Amino acid sequence: MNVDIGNALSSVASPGVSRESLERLDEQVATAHERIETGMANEEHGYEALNLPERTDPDEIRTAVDPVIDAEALLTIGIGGSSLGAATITNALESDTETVFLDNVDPEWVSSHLERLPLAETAINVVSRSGTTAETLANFLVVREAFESAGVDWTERTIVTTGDSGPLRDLAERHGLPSLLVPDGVPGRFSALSAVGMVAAAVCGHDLEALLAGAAAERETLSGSLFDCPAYAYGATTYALDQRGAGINAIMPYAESLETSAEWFAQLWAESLGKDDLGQTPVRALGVTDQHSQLQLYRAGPRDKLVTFVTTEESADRPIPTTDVEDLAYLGDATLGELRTAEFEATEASLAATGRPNVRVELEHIDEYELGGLLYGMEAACVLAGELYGVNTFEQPAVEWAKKATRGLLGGGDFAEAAAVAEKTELRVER
Ligand SMILES: O=P(O)(O)OC[C@H]1O[C@](O)(CO)[C@@H](O)[C@@H]1O
Repeated sequence: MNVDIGNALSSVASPGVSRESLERLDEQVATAHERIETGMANEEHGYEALNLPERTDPDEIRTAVDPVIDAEALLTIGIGGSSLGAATITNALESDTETVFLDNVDPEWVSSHLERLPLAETAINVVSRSGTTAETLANFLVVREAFESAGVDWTERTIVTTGDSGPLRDLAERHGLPSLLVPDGVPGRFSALSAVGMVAAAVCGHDLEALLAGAAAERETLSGSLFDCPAYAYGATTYALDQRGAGINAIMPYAESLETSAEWFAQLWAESLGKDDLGQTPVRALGVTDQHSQLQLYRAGPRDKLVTFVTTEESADRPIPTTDVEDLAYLGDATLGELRTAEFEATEASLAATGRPNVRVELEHIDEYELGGLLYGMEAACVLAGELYGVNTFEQPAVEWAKKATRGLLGGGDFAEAAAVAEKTELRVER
């Protein structure tokens, strides 16, 4: 990926940053880079994620999915980091395999998929690092039962990716299911380039080697200066803008197929950096659609935002037919792609004209190689930003608390935590 921070630079308007202040910040980037390299070399928790391009074995993943490689549909059951990386990849790329991601526990929505899908031709991809997440396990139990009711042997159609112990691992062993390991030291939101994100990609027939090669190329750019490294340029600039008041980061890909990448990014940024009263709030937007819903605020609202555009060169385009309506003549001879590009450039310029910082993340096209680079680059940017904020990027205690309390409220976990939640929500909890 390439990163253009030009429109974030401004010595006058806040929250812009000046080149001089970024040059000063570069000393901290060099120190942070050393810390990151040490963490990677020592395979420390979290930093290990940046070693995935060398660690992930595509053959192992392909072997595990082989029994279901002809599936017409793939039902991935997981949530957060156990779903969004896979969804980012498979929603961005074309495949003959239909993909459905069951993350939410919405009974109507889950039922509608189970009633519609050809279960005998559907594969199940269950993913949970901890193997204990209530939403994932509950959805899996519901799916399993639906397969049984339809007379389909779910054990023949299920692949499990989880840690080396826990309820999901036990279940996989009990039923002899093909299973893969979530690598040690890799938090869920940083695991897209492991089996967590790549099982779905493999079932859909995507090029796993190219995904890893794109990530490896991005890894090669990591260096001690933000001016030489696109990922660090992004991480350092967003951090510097936050220090100058841009507490909100609206990420806006300009391609329908990249919409999920904004969801993935939002978890990465929020769960990694949102701690110790610090962090930057990610907001998901989609170009050009959200020009007509959010741009007014971005251009004229509070000066507390930065906009991250994610752009890509056109691959397939479509001409706009000419018409004899005079007012529409300007569209004649243009293509939908050209219109989109013009809209993006106009939006970028309109923000810049009012001193609203924006950063452009550029992909050459949408393919496995570029996606691997985007996922790795944003992860590295996030790790760098975490070092600059001085937070523990790789933990998520606030979410874990709620997870345990949910279990407690259902009678399956820590009562004290459940009781504390109950007090706030006026729910009754009984031992
Ligand atoms: O992979 P697991 O353990 O099911 O967790 C799913 C998600 O839940 C969280 O732990 C908290 O929401 C995320 O960090 C993680 O991506």
